[in-house]
Amino acid sequence: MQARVARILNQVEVQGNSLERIQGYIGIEHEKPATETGKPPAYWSVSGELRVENLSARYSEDGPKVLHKVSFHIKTGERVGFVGRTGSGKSSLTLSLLRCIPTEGSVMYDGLKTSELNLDALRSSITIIPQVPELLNGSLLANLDPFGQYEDAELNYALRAAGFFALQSEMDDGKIMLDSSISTGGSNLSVGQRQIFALARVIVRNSKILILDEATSAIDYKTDSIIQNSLRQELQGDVSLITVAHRLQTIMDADKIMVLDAGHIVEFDSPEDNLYAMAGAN
Ligand SMILES: Nc1ncnc2c1ncn2[C@@H]1O[C@H](COP(=O)(O)OP(=O)(O)OP(=O)(O)O)[C@@H](O)[C@H]1O
Repeated sequence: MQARVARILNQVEVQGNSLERIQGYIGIEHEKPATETGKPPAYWSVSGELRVENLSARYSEDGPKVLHKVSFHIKTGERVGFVGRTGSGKSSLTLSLLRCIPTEGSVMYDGLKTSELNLDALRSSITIIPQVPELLNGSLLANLDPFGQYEDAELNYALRAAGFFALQSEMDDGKIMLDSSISTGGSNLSVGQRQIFALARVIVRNSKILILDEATSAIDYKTDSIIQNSLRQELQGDVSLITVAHRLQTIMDADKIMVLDAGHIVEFDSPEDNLYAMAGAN
């Protein structure tokens, strides 16, 4: 009897915590919904050019600045590595490019100020692949194309091009199909598979700027070489690639390396000219 009461009390506490969390989410200040104003012209998003001028950022309106007037230019199709010690501002810079944190200064993407752009348009044109991409519960297809905008052939092509089918071992007796089911968060896929899957999304969406937060420890050699090959072969020409890099090997391939330190750019140059970067990569 006592054990039963204890169990019920425990359940009440757990459910109470869930309620509290839900209430917390409801209370979070929402981003302004996307509006008709700020819709880019039809010809927009044809290139991956990015021009940043005097960009400063902080995590809250009254918090300390974590980026200090950084300026740089990334040309269409360039491959750039961001390096720097922990806390130097690499992630903050990527978040600023997508207007995820408060900023001052200007970010021009393909000739338009991102501050005046519709958030939907901005975030469907610049894609971030985080270190551990989250997937939704449901089929692979629903994750890749939640609004049913693409043909199966296009989706299959993107998955193949990203190298997803090259890693067929962990689901459905070794065969991954568009209707294979994904557990919450993507837990039945390896981190590497999730990054490759996210890459397929970039290919489907035809994003012109890709920001890849390199996942180092969780990815084995085979998966890493599949990712690197897909990046090299599939995202050529007009797709600009920013890699938040943690290894020398990745940035040696880049056209330019940006070294950040305490929210400032201390170098922005080719790998050959950027000896400081070699010391700064962590
Ligand atoms: N959510 C946050 N709220 C407040 N400050 C933050 C937050 N995230 C990062 N910061 C601060 O912003 C500064 C830059 O951190 P950032 O995460 O951009 O560095 P990073 O170079 O990406 O580091 P890492 O390599 O560890 O990911 C640090 O001083 C950090 O403490």
